[in-house]
Amino acid sequence: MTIEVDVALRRETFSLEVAFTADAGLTALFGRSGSGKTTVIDLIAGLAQPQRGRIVVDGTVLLDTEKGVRVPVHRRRIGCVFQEARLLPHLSVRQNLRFGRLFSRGAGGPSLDAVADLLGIAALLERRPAGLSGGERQRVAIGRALLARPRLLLMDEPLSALDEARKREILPYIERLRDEAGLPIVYVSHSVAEVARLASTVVVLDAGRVAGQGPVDAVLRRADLIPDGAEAGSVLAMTVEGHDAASGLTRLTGPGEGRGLRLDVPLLALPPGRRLNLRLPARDVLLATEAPRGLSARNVLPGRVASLREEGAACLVEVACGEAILLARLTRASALDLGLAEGAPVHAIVKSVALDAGLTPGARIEI
Ligand SMILES: Nc1ncnc2c1ncn2[C@@H]1O[C@H](COP(=O)(O)OP(=O)(O)OP(=O)(O)O)[C@@H](O)[C@H]1O
Repeated sequence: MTIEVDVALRRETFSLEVAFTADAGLTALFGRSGSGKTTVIDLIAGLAQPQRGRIVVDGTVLLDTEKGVRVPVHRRRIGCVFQEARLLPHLSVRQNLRFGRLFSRGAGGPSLDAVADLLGIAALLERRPAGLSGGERQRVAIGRALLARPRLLLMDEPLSALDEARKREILPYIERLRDEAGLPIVYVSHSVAEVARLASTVVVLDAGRVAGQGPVDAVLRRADLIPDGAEAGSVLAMTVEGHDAASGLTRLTGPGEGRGLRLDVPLLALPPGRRLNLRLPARDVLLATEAPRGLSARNVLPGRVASLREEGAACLVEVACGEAILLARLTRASALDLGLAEGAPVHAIVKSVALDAGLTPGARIEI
């Protein structure tokens, strides 16, 4: 299940030239306002036409300007979810969902009940949109898109109109969709927190061009790719191993088998086995050349310096801890004092992590 996009479009004041490929999972189109994210979504959906382009989804060519192929919007079988749910107000939730079904051709695809279960809206089926919360409405909109049996789901800032509580409520459903629905998702966002939590692959857009692309952990470690104001850090795919209620800690493991990374964090209300992306902001990782003693931080991870990069007065150090790579931001003076060099053994001390559970910028848990 792959997506190939290679499009060029010129408008009077804006030109866009974007090429990327994405596998199954969630691909985030990330970038500051005006970088061209929505334009790319419109081009994939067929709502805008490029001067040149080729778009292939799961082996089906939707656009190939050289060969004169332009599959019209209604034939592309692409589901769209926007900032606003855009439900039909006079219909019940069930009727709104059935409305999605009208656009699916042929049999097959998930049943209405299966989709309602996946999105936690089974209890809402007889209600009208006006009586639902913003998060509930958005889940119905996702369900309606899924019932049209799309080969690809496009989501354009689906959380940006929701308050923090509603975002928290809907995120686990988007994660389930990513992990269980088996269809690729292209997701527009300008929030690092959202991208860190949800994306498998990230395509960073800047002024209509691809500034960088790759797996979420590799992209979010690059300070040069992150829009102003946000900070670089590592993203670790962790799994809840278990809880120790007595000491008030949850043990997380991964990535990598056996001798992989282990982190203790304050108790999380998540079941063992649950996967989550943990973001470690670079400035909350300290480095020591010897194993520190008498320290309050619980998480001291042995590793090796994988790379060093100077950035103004700061030095960004990548540390390989097993299969994971942590990013630490030090002053250049500290990096010199420690005599850091590629390959040197170090201990990474993790002071806090951003769980991005509620996506509140800067929300951290001290560990
Ligand atoms: N229909 C249009 N006609 C002319 N210019 C447009 C049109 N739609 C968008 N633009 C311009 O194209 C550029 C990219 O816009 P686009 O909406 O794709 O950016 P974006 O990254 O999605 O921004 P945001 O995060 O603010 O939604 C902007 O400069 C915008 O003003």
